[in-house]
Amino acid sequence: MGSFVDKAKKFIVQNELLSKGDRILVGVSGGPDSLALLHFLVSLREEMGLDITACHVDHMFRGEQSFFEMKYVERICSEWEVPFVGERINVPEEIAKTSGNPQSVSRQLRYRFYEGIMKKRKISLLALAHHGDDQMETILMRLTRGSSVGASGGMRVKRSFATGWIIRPFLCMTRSEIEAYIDENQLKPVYDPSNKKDVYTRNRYRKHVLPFLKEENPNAHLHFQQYSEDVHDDDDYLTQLAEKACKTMMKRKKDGLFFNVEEFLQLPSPLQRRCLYRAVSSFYEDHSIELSAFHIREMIDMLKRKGATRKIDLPGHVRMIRSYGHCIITEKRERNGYSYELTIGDTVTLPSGGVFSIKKGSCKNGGIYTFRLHPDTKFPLQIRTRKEGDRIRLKGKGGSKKVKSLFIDEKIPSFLRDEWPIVTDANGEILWVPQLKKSKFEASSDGTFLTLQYTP
Ligand SMILES: Nc1ncnc2c1ncn2[C@@H]1O[C@H](COP(=O)(O)OP(=O)(O)OP(=O)(O)O)[C@@H](O)[C@H]1O
Repeated sequence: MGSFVDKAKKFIVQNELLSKGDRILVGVSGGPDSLALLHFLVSLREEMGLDITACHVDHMFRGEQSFFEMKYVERICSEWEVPFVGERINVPEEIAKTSGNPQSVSRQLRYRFYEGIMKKRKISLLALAHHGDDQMETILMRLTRGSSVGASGGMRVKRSFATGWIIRPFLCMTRSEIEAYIDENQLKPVYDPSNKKDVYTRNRYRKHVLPFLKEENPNAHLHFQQYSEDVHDDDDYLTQLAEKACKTMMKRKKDGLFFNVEEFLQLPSPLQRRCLYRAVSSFYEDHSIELSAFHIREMIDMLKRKGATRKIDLPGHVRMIRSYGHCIITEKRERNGYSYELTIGDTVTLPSGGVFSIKKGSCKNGGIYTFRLHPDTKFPLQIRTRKEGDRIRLKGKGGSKKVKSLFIDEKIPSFLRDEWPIVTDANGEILWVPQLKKSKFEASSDGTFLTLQYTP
C-alpha cells in the first residue's frame, strides 16, 4: 500500500493542499471513500501535526438505518481518537417544504453544516473524499448536459469555502485503488444502497460509461484530472480579465445590470462569455442555477443581431433585453405603470429608485435634473408612466410632439420607456419628460418659481 500513500502525499504536495499544523474538518459519510480519507489523514496526523475533526450528517432518508450509520462513524472516530461532530438534518421535511431535488437539498444543507462547524471551531480546511472516478463522471456529466465556461472543468482540487478551503486529496485515485486501501487496512465502511440505483444520473455514468474508458486507458482518470486543472487554470486567468472588463463596462442599477452592446462586442469572445456568465449568475442565489454554454452562445448571438428590441428568457427568473445599443440583464417581472401625486413639501420615490421633490427657488446640485414650476401651476402634480397619445407642448414655435416620437428620436430603449416618468399638472397637461424634454410651461429664470427636482 506504500504506493497509495506515496501517490496521495505527492498529490497533496503538488497542489499545496496541506501544511504542518493545519486544522482539518473531514466530511465522513461512512462510505469507503471518506472512511479511507479519514484513515489516511489520521496516518499523517503525527508526522504533520494535523488537528483533525470528523463530521457526519444523517440526512434522515433511511430511518433508523442512517442513524445507526452516524453512530457507527462516531464509534470509529472515537477509536481513532478523532473529535466527532454529527447532526441529524430532516432533509425529507425540507424537501416537502421547498419541493427541491433530494440530492441538491441534501448537499446544500450538508455544506451549511460544514460551514457552521468550520466557523465555530476556527477550522480552515474541509477535506472531502471525491476521487478520480468521481471527477471523470462529473466532467462527462457536465459536458453532456451542457455546462458553461469553467464548470465543465469539473471539481477543483482546492477551492475557497467558508472560512478557508475545500480540499480533495483523493482526486488522483481511482475507486478501485481506494477499495484496495480499504481491504489492506481492514476498514469496514458502510455501503449506501442508493449508490447502485440507475435512476441517478451519476450511477448510470459509473456503470455504463466509465468501464469503457478505463478499458481504453486505466490511467484515464489522471488525464481527466490534468485536463481539469488546466481548464481551471485558464479559466481563472480569463475570469480575472473578464472581471476587470465587467467592472468598467457593466453598471448595476436598481433595475438590473446595464451595458453598452458595442463596447461589449469589442471584447475578445472568451471574455464576452465570462462577462455574461458572471453577470447572469449574480442574479441566482447561491449560484443555484447553472447556465449552459448554449445559453451564453444564444445571448451573444442576440447581441450581435441588429434591429428592433430582442429579449431572451433565461432559466429561473432572469431576462436579458437588448434595445438599440443598450442591454439590460434583469429580473423577469411585468413593468407595471405607476401614477403618483406630488404636492409642495412631499417627495415621490419611483419603483426604479428615482426621487422627485419640490424646492423653493433655483437648485444647482450635480446629478439632479430640474424644472422651474410656474407660479400658476395647478397642483397636485402627477408623476406617471406614458399613455397612448401623450403629447408635450414645446417651447417657442415648436408646436407639440408625441412623447412616443421623443423616445424614438432619443433612442430610449423600449424596456426603459414603460417606466420613464412623465410629469403633468393637475389638469393632465404634460410639463416635463425628465432628461428628455421640457414643455413651454416651464417658468422663466427671472421670475419667482418653485423648482421640481428629479434624481434618477
Ligand atoms: N452524510 C455525510 N456526512 C458528511 N460528509 C459527507 C456525507 N456524505 C458525503 N460526505 C462527504 O462528501 C463527499 C462526496 O459525497 P458523495 O455523496 O459524492 O460521496 P459518497 O458516495 O457519499 O462518498 P463515500 O464513499 O465517502 O460515501 C464524500 O466523499 C464525503 O467526504
